[in-house]
Amino acid sequence: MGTKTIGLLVMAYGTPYKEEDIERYYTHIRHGRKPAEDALQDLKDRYKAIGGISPLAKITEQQTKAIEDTLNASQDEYEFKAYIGLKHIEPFIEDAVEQMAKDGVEKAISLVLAPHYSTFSVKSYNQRAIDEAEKFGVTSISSVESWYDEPGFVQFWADQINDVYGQMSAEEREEAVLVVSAHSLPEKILQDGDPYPKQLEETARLISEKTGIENYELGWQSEGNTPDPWLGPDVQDLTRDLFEQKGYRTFVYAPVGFIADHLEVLFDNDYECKVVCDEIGANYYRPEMPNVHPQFIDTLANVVLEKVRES
Ligand SMILES: CC1=C(CCC(=O)O)c2cc3nc(cc4[nH]c(cc5[nH]c(cc1n2)c(C)c5CCC(=O)O)c(CCC(=O)O)c4C)C(CCC(=O)O)=C3C
Ligand SMILES: [Fe+2]
Repeated sequence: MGTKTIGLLVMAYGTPYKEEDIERYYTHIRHGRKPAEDALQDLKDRYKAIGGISPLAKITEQQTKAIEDTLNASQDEYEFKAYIGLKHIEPFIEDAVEQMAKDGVEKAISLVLAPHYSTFSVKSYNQRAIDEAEKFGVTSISSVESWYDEPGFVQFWADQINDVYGQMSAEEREEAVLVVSAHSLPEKILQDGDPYPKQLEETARLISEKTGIENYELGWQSEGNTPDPWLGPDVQDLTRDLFEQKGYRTFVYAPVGFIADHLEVLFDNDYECKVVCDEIGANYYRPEMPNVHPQFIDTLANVVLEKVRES
């Protein structure tokens, strides 16, 4: 029995590789409209504040390689060949799909490196992949839609959160709240019954169940700079409200909608939320992100393998 080659299309948001990429990257996010000078400068400043450029590009590459290696080491029915496809910078999703077709890959699984399904993110990534694949007529793609409730993913966060609570003094722990968050999206997604908020709620509930932490709250972060209303409460406002109204003095931020150290975590949590905590005199904690943690990588490899077997 020979091994069957399966394409593994790993999709992620993408990030500038160097400072000069920031403008075209931001323009792509804005559907081809150049950002205003002050908005561009603001984004450049945020990247500068986290060390010049985001570590995300390297982490996405490491995660992809780790998932591919784990899959190939764990079974010998299939040989997985990984391709990275990004939403807002090269290699774009379309570049990856074209390469798969050129390589003669007939069957592929697509996986978005974001746990919660939304029409804005996961649906649009997968749609771009499938539309492009249809142009070549070589590769059939089955898409993983979400993995926010995978036991290994929940366990990963429970372990990191338990580590953090373990470092606290008894007094800190007594006045602590866990803020479970994801990237905000425009409120209009709710009109079509988008499951995104419910899925975040479920991730939080599962983490609470596994850690036994009952004091937790849902929050949204990193909302975009547009006139639409965005899902709230924003984590910064939430921090102030919880401090004032519920008396919490220790804040533990778990941005479970993200899976790597990048701008939204290193700046929006580690800088912006920390500023609020410092201002009100509260303690700030943020558990480690999944990155290439083996428990996390094994979970994603398993999700892919299950998808291959059912499709
Ligand atoms: C749902 C979601 C995720 C999570 C799911 C997923 O990963 O897909 C995510 C992740 C990320 N978002 C990122 C960066 C940015 N997102 C922006 C703007 C926007 N994000 C949106 C949504 C999301 N974004 C939306 C609706 C906008 C408004 C414009 C639009 O309608 O599309 C802007 C513009 C400036 C600003 O608003 O800050 C930037 C720079 C980075 C890279 C960080 C790095 O480089 O380290 C990552 C991982
Ligand atoms: Fe974003």
